[in-house]
Amino acid sequence: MKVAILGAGAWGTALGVLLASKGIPTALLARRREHAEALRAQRENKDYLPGVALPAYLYPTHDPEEALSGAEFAVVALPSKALDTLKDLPRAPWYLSATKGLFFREGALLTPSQWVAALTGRPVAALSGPNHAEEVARFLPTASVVAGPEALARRAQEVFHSPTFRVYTSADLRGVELCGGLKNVLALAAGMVDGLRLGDNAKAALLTRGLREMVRFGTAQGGEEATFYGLAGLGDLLATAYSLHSRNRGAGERLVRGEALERLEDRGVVEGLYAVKALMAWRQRAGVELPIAEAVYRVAYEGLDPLKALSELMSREPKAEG
Ligand SMILES: NC(=O)c1ccc[n+]([C@@H]2O[C@H](COP(=O)([O-])OP(=O)(O)OC[C@H]3O[C@@H](n4cnc5c(N)ncnc54)[C@H](O)[C@@H]3O)[C@@H](O)[C@H]2O)c1
Ligand SMILES: O=P(O)(O)OC[C@H](O)CO
Repeated sequence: MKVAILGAGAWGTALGVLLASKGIPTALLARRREHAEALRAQRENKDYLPGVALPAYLYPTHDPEEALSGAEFAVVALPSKALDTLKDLPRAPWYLSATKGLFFREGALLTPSQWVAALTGRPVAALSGPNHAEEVARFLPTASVVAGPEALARRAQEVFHSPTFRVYTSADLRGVELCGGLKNVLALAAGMVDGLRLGDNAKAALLTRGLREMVRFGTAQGGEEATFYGLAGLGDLLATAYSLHSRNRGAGERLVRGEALERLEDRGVVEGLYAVKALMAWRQRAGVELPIAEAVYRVAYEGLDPLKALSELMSREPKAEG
């Protein structure tokens, strides 16, 4: 068997390292010819995942035909903003989305697997959890969830499960993917708390109320409550909001320290910046409350002073905790 990984950024490369180290022939599709050539020549992804050796079974290419030909399935490890490129690629029999994002399309809030299914017309499952590429690729232990149609989730579990990457299955595809989109917005907020040096109490309070926001919103959107307390939910929220690796947390910190919005992606994609836009567009239609996400949006896109955003959150009507 063979697997194709679409996207040679940090996450696509780490997943490729994981599979190839199990002896699974894995193609890694890079966007640019020069990048694929550099990966093959150097056996390292110096641009996106430096310091990790690429195993022999990992084959970087920029040729979509070559990557997808004979693949049992394709792993989508593209940033959400690049998913539309899938419609120009040859089709895989089915897809495993490793992208974490949210989309507002034609009046609906869509998850990456929904958008991949719309673009390709093929069945799609999703992989999500507390999984920083820098650690997964160095075989530090973690766990993850594959959600979706049972046969696909079981197969992905079998293919990815390893002594350092423990994979669970879930039938709650919507919930698992909402977790991945929402936690990035909260990680931006957590980074803002770090940047303002508001302290451990403030960060814990923010994340606890943020988790409540995820649960309330996510269950109203069709996710199951238990999913939000699982690996893709609380697990990934903690991993992202406390990590020095996280581009989302780091972007929040850099933003409140005065760095320009346009520069925040120079260390890799910051999905929360796109997810929060989709949430705000959707919220205007649905009329739901998302106070923390709204504060993140206003600080990032409307220049609201982050301390003013904080004081607005703190001065909301006092109420019971639930
Ligand atoms: N990095 C992680 O630890 C991690 C872990 C889990 C999930 N994810 C998710 O995986 C997805 C990819 O993240 P990443 O960390 O690999 O990103 P990255 O910033 O490291 O790399 C992005 C990759 O996408 C390519 N790309 C950018 N724009 C493109 C376009 N228009 N068309 C085609 N390719 C394009 C870049 O060339 C690069 O190879 C995101 O949704 C992210 O949330 C990342
Ligand atoms: O670097 P970030 O903020 O995109 O987070 C990466 C992963 O989603 C962590 O699980």
